[in-house]
Amino acid sequence: MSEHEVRALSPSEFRQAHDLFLRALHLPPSTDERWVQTATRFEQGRVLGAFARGELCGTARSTAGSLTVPGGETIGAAEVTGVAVRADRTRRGLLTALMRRQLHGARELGEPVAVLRATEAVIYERFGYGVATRARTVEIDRRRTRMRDSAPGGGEVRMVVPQESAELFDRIYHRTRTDRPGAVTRNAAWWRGREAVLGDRALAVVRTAEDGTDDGFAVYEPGSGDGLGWEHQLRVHDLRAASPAAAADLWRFLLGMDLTGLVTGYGRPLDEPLEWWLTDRRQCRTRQVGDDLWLRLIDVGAALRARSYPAGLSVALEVEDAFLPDNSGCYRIGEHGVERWTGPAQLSLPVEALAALYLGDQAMSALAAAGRVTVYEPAAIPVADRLFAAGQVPWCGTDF
Ligand SMILES: CC(=O)SCCNC(=O)CCNC(=O)[C@H](O)C(C)(C)COP(=O)(O)OP(=O)(O)OC[C@H]1O[C@@H](n2cnc3c(N)ncnc32)[C@H](O)[C@@H]1OP(=O)(O)O
Repeated sequence: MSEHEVRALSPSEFRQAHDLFLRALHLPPSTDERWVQTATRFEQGRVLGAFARGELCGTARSTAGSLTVPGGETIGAAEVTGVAVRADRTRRGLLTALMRRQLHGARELGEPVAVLRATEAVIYERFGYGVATRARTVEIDRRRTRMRDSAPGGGEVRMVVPQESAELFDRIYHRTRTDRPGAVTRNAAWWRGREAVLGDRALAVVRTAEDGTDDGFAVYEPGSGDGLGWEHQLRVHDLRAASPAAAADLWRFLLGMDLTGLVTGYGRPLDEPLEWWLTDRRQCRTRQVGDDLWLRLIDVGAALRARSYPAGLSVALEVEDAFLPDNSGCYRIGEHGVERWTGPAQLSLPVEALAALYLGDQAMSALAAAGRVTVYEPAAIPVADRLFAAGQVPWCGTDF
């Protein structure tokens, strides 16, 4: 370990770090044109490099973001991305050194949490991250079903040019992001980056409510069909709506598209009522339910204080945090606040399991059944179930 040095990179080193990341994902280095777009997402002081014998061998970066928590508040979040170690230098502790430096840096900046999207599920738990939201991939055979007449709707859907609509999408996104826990920041650099990834293959629509407010959008891409005719598949990359009626109108548009067979929606919220909207619910197939957002509580006390809790309940919870040991200890959590607690703990769990509870994705009883909780007082489990319940299914649905 002593031969590793981790430091913040200077802007002249950002492209090398990005190419190292692309290489680790088995992708070619960025072109000059692509780099111009990508560079805007590199924030000075937040791009780290790990050096071995003076050579850049690993990198991790973050952007100053935010996370919507139960109760609708948004809190500061380090949005972590670009994590990679050169293939000839893996399993020597470089990532561990980068993660340590990154989490301490975020704590110094007063960010109570860090979030990321993981390439592999085996990497981040050891650093205290847990799966805080999940999402599903759905596939609908539109030739065999349609939206029921009883599904909500009533708005207008119009096509827009995606490359010219980032500001409009952004306004709509901000209107929707406090509706449920788990949403993160999409800043101007994020929207530009998304345009760059999709290029001119992307198409988009905006939905306007009866009162004239734009309250939903979808970005989609026609893919190739089976090669035998004109029929194509439709990939829905992003669909955000401020109400069920807005979401239903957007899906009605997508499922009504001529010359289309399968319509696939990626990273959709688990409670989106597609099956209820369709005349044949079996034509909506869940292809995958997977982890969506990984969350790390960096300052456990501050993070717990930031979300809301239902009235009349409290639990004494012991948290174990081997990577950031200051967090370890007992917390009494209830509607009146969160305090360090010197009395006995009722339940004990590792910080990565607390991340799964924090936005309401998992219940304490489920984690206890999974063996992730030490139970000193069984009666505290149903209380904790109600205390952490968020009222809505959390969802992120944003790649960063
Ligand atoms: C948010 C994002 O950017 S997600 C992108 C993540 N990056 C990638 O997937 C790119 C390809 N992979 C890589 O670049 C590297 O393998 C990394 C960054 C995932 C890991 O870097 P390393 O320097 O090898 O990690 P490090 O040596 O610190 O490993 C720490 C521990 O995690 C384990 N570990 C790390 N990565 C993996 C993995 N992919 N699979 C299994 N175990 C792993 C190590 O075995 C080690 O375990 P130990 O402490 O019991 O010995």
